[in-house]
Amino acid sequence: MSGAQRGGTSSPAAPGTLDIIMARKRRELAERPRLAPRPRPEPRDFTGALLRRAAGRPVTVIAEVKRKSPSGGAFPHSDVVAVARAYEAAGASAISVLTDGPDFGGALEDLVAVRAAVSIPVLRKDFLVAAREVEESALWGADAILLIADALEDGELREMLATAHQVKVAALVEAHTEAHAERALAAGARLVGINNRDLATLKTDVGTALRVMPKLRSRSQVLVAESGLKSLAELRAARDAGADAVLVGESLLRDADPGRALRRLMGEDGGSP
Ligand SMILES: O=C(O)c1ccccc1NCC(=O)[C@H](O)[C@H](O)COP(=O)(O)O
Repeated sequence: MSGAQRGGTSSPAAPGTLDIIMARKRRELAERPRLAPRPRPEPRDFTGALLRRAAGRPVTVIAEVKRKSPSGGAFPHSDVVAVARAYEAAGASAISVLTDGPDFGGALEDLVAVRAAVSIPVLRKDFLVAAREVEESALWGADAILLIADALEDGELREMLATAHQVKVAALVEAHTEAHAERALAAGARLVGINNRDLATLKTDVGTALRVMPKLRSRSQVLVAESGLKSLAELRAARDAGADAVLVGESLLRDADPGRALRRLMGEDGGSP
């Protein structure tokens, strides 16, 4: 789905960052053979983990590991396994692992290593474009995958969701706008993420999820507010707008101690939930 289609006009639009990444992903997939099968570890319950909120915390947290990002540049922690362990010790409910190499410095091997190092569910965060990658993600140990509604056609979304269901991997379907979130629900998504970051322009507005989530609450099993979250007040606002969980990376990864940063974010300083 191109930038022009996203804008709903017929005039040509310059491709945004997401369009450029998705075009690269489609090329890479067309050029590589199917990954060799491997024994799959027993899946962990991603949905259940996001819905089991500890007393005193406003929401559950999916804490993200990545070495760099297009909007944030390089992060000061290259050992993603050590960071994931620190997140788990601090009370993260799940870990999001960026497996894209060129833009995020990740690899599928990071997913395997992180999953072996923690006992909570692991989300494969990448820019998946085909059902075959959903199967591969499951074999490489993903308990959940991310699908980006803004970048996938309805048919692709449906097929990838059906495959996720078949191979028993949870699918978090992300959207930036209400219209794409409605497409996600119509395609059968039960776990919906609202990304505060516009992946075309990389502008982030933490009010985005607050505006969109109340319209989806009654029809989503799990609602996740994503990107740009930095404070306990923002987590409380996300909860009040209907979020079960938040997905947080950069504000934790900028801290010298990402585990401590996560505790602070969740209000482990004695504040009320
Ligand atoms: O973050 C980017 O620069 C980016 C660019 C292009 C596509 C996706 C991108 N990020 C994905 C995400 O939205 C975040 O990794 C995730 O939601 C965590 O956000 P943050 O807490 O702001 O690191």
